[in-house]
Amino acid sequence: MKKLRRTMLFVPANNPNMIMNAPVFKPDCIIFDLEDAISLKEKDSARDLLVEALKTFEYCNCEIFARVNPLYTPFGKDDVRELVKAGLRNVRLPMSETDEDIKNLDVLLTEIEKDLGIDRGTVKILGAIETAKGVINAEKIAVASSRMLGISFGAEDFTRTIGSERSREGEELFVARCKIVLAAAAAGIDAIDTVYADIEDEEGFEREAQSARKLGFAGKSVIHPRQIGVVHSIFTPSKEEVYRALRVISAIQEAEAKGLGVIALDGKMIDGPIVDKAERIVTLAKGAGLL
Ligand SMILES: CC(C)(COP(=O)(O)OP(=O)(O)OC[C@H]1O[C@@H](n2cnc3c(N)ncnc32)[C@H](O)[C@@H]1OP(=O)(O)O)[C@@H](O)C(=O)NCCC(=O)NCCSC(=O)C[C@@](O)(CC(=O)O)C(=O)O
Ligand SMILES: [Mg+2]
Repeated sequence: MKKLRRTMLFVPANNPNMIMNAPVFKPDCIIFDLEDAISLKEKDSARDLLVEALKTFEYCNCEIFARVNPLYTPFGKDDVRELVKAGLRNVRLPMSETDEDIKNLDVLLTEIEKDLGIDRGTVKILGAIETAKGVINAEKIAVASSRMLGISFGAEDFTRTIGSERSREGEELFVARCKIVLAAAAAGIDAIDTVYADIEDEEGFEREAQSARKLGFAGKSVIHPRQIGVVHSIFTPSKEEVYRALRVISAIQEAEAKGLGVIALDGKMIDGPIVDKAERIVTLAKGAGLL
């Protein structure tokens, strides 16, 4: 069954309380962060804490990621090595700017998998695109390795690299968002939208999440438990959508039995792409436990 990645909750890896409590809030995914949420002084101790947490806790219903430091920093390679040894199976690579960045991680993972005696390709990659160069190269990044399960957008760093400020309306992000969604869709992987830093601005957050779903993102990175419910309700098909999708599928099955490929349902045309979209709604509904 398709894994739902509606929410990816960032959890600073130096915070034992948050590390322990994160699954209680039921995000689809948790990203333990060793990059920007961790100061230089704490990079090693946060990694040690996360290694212990991965060995100790069962995060049964959440997909676990770690955002490691970029491989060109003094911490990145050790982050990957130690965490994979401790059981990590999904690496979020920040500052993915070129296909080379992904390929370098792929090579390192292959080495580690060999050392650990686990199958090549076990560890997956989510490439975080958060610079102008990364956005330009999104298509190549998305297909740089068979390990790719998705690409994500990081708007705070992105606006820094284009010399802009992040606005509430987000016009400055529109082109990058579209490019990331297209690159992911063409590669057959998930696109994950960026975080919204103002945890008090519920209205702005909801509007941004709505817009991300419309653009084609599979989900959104979040920084606070309060943001999870909002994203889940937006990225989970409504009862009406599911009901309509089931009717579309049933109507086309009846039509096909009569040798028809296109029909009308409630005055609207139903053909191949519309059926595919209905099937996607049903898949999402099943993933969310609605069916
Ligand atoms: C913002 C704040 C400090 C507020 O904390 P506060 O404690 O004031 O919040 P409160 O409301 O008091 O919390 C109530 C209760 O919830 C618990 N609780 C809160 N947050 C929780 C959580 N995340 N996980 C589990 N538990 C949590 C808390 O422990 C408390 O539990 P308890 O004490 O038991 O009652 C906190 O949320 C937080 O640290 N967030 C994550 C920040 C982070 O990781 N940033 C880096 C990633 S973005 C980035 O880097 C940009 C990017 O790279 C993005 C890209 O690439 O995508 C780009 O470029 O755009
Ligand atoms: Mg960033």
